[in-house]
Amino acid sequence: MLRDGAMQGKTIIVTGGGTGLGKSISRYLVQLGANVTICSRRQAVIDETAHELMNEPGRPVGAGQVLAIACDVRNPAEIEHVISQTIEKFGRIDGLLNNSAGNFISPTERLSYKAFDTIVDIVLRGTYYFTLAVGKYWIENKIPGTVLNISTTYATTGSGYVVPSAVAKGGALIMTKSLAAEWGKYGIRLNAIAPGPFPTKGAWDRLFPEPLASMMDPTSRIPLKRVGEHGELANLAAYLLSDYSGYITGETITIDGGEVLAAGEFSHLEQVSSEQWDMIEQTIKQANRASKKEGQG
Ligand SMILES: CCCCCCC/C=C/C(=O)SCCNC(=O)CCNC(=O)[C@H](O)C(C)(C)COP(=O)(O)OP(=O)(O)OC[C@H]1O[C@@H](n2cnc3c(N)ncnc32)[C@H](O)[C@@H]1OP(=O)(O)O
Ligand SMILES: NC(=O)C1=CN([C@@H]2O[C@H](COP(=O)(O)OP(=O)(O)OC[C@H]3O[C@@H](n4cnc5c(N)ncnc54)[C@H](OP(=O)(O)O)[C@@H]3O)[C@@H](O)[C@H]2O)C=CC1
Repeated sequence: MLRDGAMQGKTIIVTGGGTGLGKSISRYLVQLGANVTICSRRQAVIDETAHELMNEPGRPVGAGQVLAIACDVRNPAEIEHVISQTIEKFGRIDGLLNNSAGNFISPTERLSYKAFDTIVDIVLRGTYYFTLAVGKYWIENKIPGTVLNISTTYATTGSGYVVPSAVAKGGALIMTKSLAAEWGKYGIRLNAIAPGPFPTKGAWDRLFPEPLASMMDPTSRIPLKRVGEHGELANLAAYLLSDYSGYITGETITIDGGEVLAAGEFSHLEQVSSEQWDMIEQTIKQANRASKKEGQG
């Protein structure tokens, strides 16, 4: 979507950049010329991704560099290490993509206290820790940085069976708005993306294990009748991390093929045939006529 070189001179940190959506967004940012630090717990995974992104066939002239540094986002010391290594290698940091997450599907009453803590610590605490650390660096160095948080649509609607994730993503979303209000005076912007279903191994293994996968078709509730493509999300993420979105802050953009609209009470009537609609129309018109007559009488 953005022109070649649109992110040249920018350095972005992507948490969870070794797999799934974080990897796809990192690939696009690098193609657009950004230097990208990818981090997550498994060094071997991020090393492999960094190697792949640096050696892609058709890598554009002017594509950015990739640095891979292991980091558990629950650990402030490891976050500070990522920040100092990134500054040492690339000279500065312009953007932070909080994309790391943990999740699993389960009835809430089956969860232990630790299960809740595990998810909330990664998603909410990790997002806050990283944002705070990078934000302090930006304020101290007068850099107008940009944070983009990967949320979910159920962060605002709520959802059963993923309660720790919903609670944590909801908290991160309100942090996005709150800090956008507070840090706007430093030129720091914070936004979020709420994706619907985008196939990744990480999400599908934990949210659609068998027999759920055979029981559920994730596309059936989606007005556009398909799942998302990684390129569609990467386009939006790059835009929100770029200067082109310079007057947008505190905003959450939903990208879900219209899935959240399923809440509309009458949105699921595709199964009603044309003949049935004829019948329904006649019935309603008959009822209208009857009530008019009653009014006259
Ligand atoms: C319609 C389609 C919509 C699709 C999109 C919806 C939105 C998607 C949002 C996402 O976030 S997808 C991202 C998915 N990716 C990941 O989760 C990757 C990272 N995850 C992990 O590394 C692990 O899953 C984890 C979150 C760290 C948990 O791993 P693990 O089980 O190894 O951790 P432990 O420390 O051993 O366990 C902690 C605690 O949690 C309990 N637990 C784990 N799994 C379950 C489960 N399925 N059901 C109930 N409880 C579970 C586990 O028993 C531990 O508790 P204790 O037993 O020790 O008390
Ligand atoms: N796929 C989808 O349909 C949707 C995804 N999302 C969101 O998109 C984002 C990416 O998810 P997706 O690509 O699908 O799944 P992945 O499992 O591929 O991504 C999760 C990433 O988080 C990293 N991670 C987990 N725990 C930690 C930790 N403690 N510290 C640092 N990194 C950690 C993982 O790496 P490692 O294990 O090496 O630490 C992994 O790279 C998440 O925020 C998710 O909630 C939202 C809605 C829909």
